[in-house]
Amino acid sequence: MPSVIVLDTLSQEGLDLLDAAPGITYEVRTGLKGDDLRNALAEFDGAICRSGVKITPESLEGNRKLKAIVRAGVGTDNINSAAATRAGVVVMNTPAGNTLSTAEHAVTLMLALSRNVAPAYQGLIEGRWDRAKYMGAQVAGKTLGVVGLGRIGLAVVKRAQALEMRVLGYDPFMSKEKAKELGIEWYEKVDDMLPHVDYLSVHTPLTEETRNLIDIPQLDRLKPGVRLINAARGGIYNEAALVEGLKSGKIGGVALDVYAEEPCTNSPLFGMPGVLCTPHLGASTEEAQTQVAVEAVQLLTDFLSTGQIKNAVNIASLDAKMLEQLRGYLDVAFRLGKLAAGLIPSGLKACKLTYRGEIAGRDTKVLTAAFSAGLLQGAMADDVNLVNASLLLEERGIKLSSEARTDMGAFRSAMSFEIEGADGQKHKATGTVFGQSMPRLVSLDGYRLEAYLDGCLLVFTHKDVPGIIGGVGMAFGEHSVNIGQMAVGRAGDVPGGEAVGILNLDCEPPVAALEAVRKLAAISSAKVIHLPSAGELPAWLQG
Ligand SMILES: NC(=O)C1=CN([C@@H]2O[C@H](COP(=O)(O)OP(=O)(O)OC[C@H]3O[C@@H](n4cnc5c(N)ncnc54)[C@H](O)[C@@H]3O)[C@@H](O)[C@H]2O)C=CC1
Ligand SMILES: O=C(O)C(=O)COP(=O)(O)O
Repeated sequence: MPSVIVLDTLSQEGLDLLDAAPGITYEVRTGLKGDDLRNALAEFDGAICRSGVKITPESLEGNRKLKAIVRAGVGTDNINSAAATRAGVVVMNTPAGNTLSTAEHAVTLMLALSRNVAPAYQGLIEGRWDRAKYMGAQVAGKTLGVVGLGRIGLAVVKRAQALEMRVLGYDPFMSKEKAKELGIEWYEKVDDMLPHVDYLSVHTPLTEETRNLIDIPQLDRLKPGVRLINAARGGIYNEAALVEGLKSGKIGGVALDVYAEEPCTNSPLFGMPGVLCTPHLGASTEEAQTQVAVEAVQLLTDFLSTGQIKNAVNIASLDAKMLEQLRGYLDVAFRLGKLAAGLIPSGLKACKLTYRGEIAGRDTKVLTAAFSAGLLQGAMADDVNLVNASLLLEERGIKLSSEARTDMGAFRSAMSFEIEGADGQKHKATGTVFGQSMPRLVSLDGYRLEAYLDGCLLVFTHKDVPGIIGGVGMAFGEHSVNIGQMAVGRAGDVPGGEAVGILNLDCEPPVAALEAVRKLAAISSAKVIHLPSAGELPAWLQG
């Protein structure tokens, strides 16, 4: 029965949904870190968190059980995504649930900062009636610069326009035309926008490009008295530069909801005149929390029960419909990967995949990941799945390329591999699905055949002369190895040439039986390759 750990405070509606999820158990354990966190994560199949817990590479060390982490919110920067990918753990988020609440918080900070709401109330608490001291600024008619025109940025733009502000914007992924359509004056460079704004609000993730977006050098470019707001991520404004700018009078006000280090209870900014701070409250409304919690639980329970992947940040999405459509081919891709690994068990150098026909028009990336998982599974101590297969392959220096051709070959859909070993050995094979879920090998090393892609295979090359099948059958019969299925393929229609044969054996053949087969005069090679049995799906494809 899949189990879930809830690592940060989650709204009751989310917990109720977990309670009601059939076949899923859960525990709430908040405030975990270090060894406690690592040990806890190793006990569960799925985890849900907010921004509180920090999931580091150490938190995932040795974890063989966890399959997914869902962030009930937007930013996944508290989860080490590279480590999660390495461990084969899907990381998903709920991108839209807290958009409006966070935008409202940014606007709240802008207005409250402009009208000195916090210090004026503090004055009242302390018995002062400071009307003259707290002269404010009206926002109508002022210019707001927005950096990051995504979900929250655009919601802020809309609200600022309703407040009759002029809005300038910068986002490398927003076109000038689209910005114009939205009533935003578009800037190609953020630095060019800075001298024109009375207010600046940032709504980007923290990246190498956005870190220290406002630092000491930028202070000179800012309009004197500018008010800066950050309800996105700490570090976008350099906190020391903010202190500097406030002290010099260059900056008129700073409102922060987020900090370079969180939790942050001690900052030189706290208590400075013109500063308004909240403890990461952007998404803290009943509405936002209900929505992100419900969405997070749905994402995780769908994933754990059907394999559906949505809003993942470290793997392509795989929705229920696509999963259903691709399940047969994901299975073939995985089996072909295992076949390839059996044909060249060590020293694989390069691999080329070709998708042909209808399947070429679908998400072939996920099929490539399934093939890679098959290729590596068994060779690796780590569990290999769709999330980490491509990375593990790359780490091993195996070159993988793929091509998709929508023109149909002999089959409506087919997938082929060509592999090359370090010793120059080459193999190629094509697989397809008969019906909905019958994986078949339809060519091997240029020989056409029709073989079952399951169970224990004996792959042998031989001269296409009479008596081969009888000889192999005798050798196995003497060792009580039953042959379940058999397929032979030859290059052309003329007998006497080279041919390939595939037997599906009902059990592992003893060494002596294999030796007997290899001794047959017309047989040039014979090897055993293990594939999953008929109908057996890898864990990540079950549902
Ligand atoms: N304070 C809080 O409680 C909350 C904070 N956030 C934070 O707000 C931020 C924005 O969230 P969303 O709008 O939902 O994300 P989003 O992905 O919809 O938008 C981000 C935008 O930033 C843009 N961008 C990326 N790099 C940029 C750069 N170098 N310069 C300018 N723009 C750049 C992207 O093109 C995108 O349009 C995230 O960092 C998120 O973690 C989100 C929710 C709550
Ligand atoms: O969604 C985000 O990115 C947030 O920053 C909200 O964080 P929280 O869920 O309130 O810890």
